[in-house]
Amino acid sequence: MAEAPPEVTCQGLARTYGAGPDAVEAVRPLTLTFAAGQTTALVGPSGCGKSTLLRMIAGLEEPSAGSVGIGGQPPLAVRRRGGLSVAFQEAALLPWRTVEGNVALALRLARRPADPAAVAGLIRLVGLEGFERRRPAELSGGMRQRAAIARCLVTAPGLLLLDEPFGSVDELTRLRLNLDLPRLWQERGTTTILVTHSVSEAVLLSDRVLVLSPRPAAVVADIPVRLPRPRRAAMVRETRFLDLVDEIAAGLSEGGAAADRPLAAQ
Ligand SMILES: Nc1ncnc2c1ncn2[C@@H]1O[C@H](COP(=O)(O)OP(=O)(O)OP(=O)(O)O)[C@@H](O)[C@H]1O
Repeated sequence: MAEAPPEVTCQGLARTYGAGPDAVEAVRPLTLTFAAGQTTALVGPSGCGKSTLLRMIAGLEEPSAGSVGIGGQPPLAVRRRGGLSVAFQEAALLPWRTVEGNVALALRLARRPADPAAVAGLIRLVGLEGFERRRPAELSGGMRQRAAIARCLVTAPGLLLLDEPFGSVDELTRLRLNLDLPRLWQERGTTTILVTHSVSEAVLLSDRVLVLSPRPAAVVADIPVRLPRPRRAAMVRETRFLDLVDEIAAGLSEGGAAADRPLAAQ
């Protein structure tokens, strides 16, 4: 059964790696709310702290300060009951399990009943029909990423966290996933937070785009995307789409100078 989408709150959330003169401030205290059922894209320069922020929301990284609330609950508790799913750049599939086995395992780990129809449906949706019984080593990087996305979605989590999930997927498949997957989130009303380096992908997928500054991550622009859904491939050529892309790109370039240095050097 699908979980109700939660509101996600970050209260004074910060993360510094290391200590003393070599300390690296990845995220400076951030207070943010992600509305229930909305898709928010995080864009920002490489190394600015996007993954760190996402990992703290997922409960995979301890904040140095502040807290995360997912429907008012701590991330770890939500993750343990399968209420949130995470897909990262490197698709961490179990190498000894088939595609089908990897997707089905997510249900077992969340203590949900087996659901072969849901597993088969998601494998079809991500375009891996015919590869159900293949193991990860027999798949391309992009296929592994798609299998990981199917695994994420099978528990119908209330919160979906995606870190460059389409990084190794070819352009055509990426566009198809960009159009098809949001329909699924939309039907279920999933709260989704995703990190992407592609500004047009951010616009195509999201209801809101947060532009982050160079490290330490701070929000420099908060841009609502009021394009109708479902989004269509032809939209990427429309003026209103291109205007949003320009606005985000301007936010990125106005974000300030790169700061990939230890704290002591700033
Ligand atoms: N485990 C760690 N130990 C020390 N420093 C870290 C660690 N993880 C990340 N950092 C540093 O924190 C900063 C932010 O990293 P993060 O991976 O969050 O950036 P990002 O915006 O996701 O980057 P990219 O877009 O390149 O994936 C970087 O300077 C990185 O070197």
